[in-house]
Amino acid sequence: MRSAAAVEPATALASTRERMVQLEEATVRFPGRDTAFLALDRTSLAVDAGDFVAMVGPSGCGKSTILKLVAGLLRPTEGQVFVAGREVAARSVGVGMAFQNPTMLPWLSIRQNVMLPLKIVAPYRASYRAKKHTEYRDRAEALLAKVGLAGFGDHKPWQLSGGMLQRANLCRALIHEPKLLMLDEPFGALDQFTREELWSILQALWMDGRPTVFLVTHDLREAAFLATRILVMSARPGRVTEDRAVPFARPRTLDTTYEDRFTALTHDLRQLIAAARQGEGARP
Ligand SMILES: Nc1ncnc2c1ncn2[C@@H]1O[C@H](COP(=O)(O)OP(=O)(O)OP(=O)(O)O)[C@@H](O)[C@H]1O
Repeated sequence: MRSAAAVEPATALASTRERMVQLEEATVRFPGRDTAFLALDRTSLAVDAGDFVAMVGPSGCGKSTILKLVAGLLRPTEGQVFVAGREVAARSVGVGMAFQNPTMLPWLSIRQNVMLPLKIVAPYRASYRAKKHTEYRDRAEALLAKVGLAGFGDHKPWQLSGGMLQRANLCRALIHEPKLLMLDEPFGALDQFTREELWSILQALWMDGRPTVFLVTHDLREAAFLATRILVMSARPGRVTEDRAVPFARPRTLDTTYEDRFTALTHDLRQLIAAARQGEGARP
């Protein structure tokens, strides 16, 4: 794991790191009954490898739509989306995903659920049969131990609490060491204490492997705790109206969240989103 001092703020590294994600004037229209529904309007953004980006904004502004564009689940109606320098449809970068509801397969053990991406994703799937009882099992156990689930690998999903399931969900999203991790309100259904525990766990996992992370959240403290950059979006049709670097040293702790500069940041974000909800956002 990197030491706190080794993790520089996003701005200091920006010039030396590979560009991982780029949206160029990406527009998304969904077919409507009479006219097309404009969900995302000419959105451009660039994210460097290893950034932890949080996206915040009013409900329905297009945050999940951006996630789906980057993950290749959706194509832009206009504009382009690049991942690791290639247009998304042609990309070969591994993507990990976690959503609000950890959809574990109930008939499989937690370990088998965590190992699923290894069974499905190239290049692991070619060697899955040979390694599932040795190397891959060890890898799953090591990850489960990191998130505090040592000894729970043989349990079935229904035997775990919501917070434990979300820990296992993070393991499953990371088991194949993806370069990109897409998180759509992963802790939204959890109580505040469990959520805060998971912030620290996710921070440690990110500092370990340093994937590029996109996190969609409505929790501004969560965004400020975890992210290196926070993108604020306008009300629908969404555009990025604010791009804030978050320079707090790592590892951040709950004490960080009581510092003046932390509360000042979350207060600023709240005001920006309130203005966007009233249609008074800082749109260019
Ligand atoms: N497949 C679809 N067909 C039609 N409209 C859609 C589709 N997917 C999303 N939308 C609409 O596009 C807009 C943006 O949706 P998106 O899910 O990206 O918003 P969001 O910012 O993530 O919202 P929330 O914060 O409430 O989760 C919304 O108005 C949504 O209803």
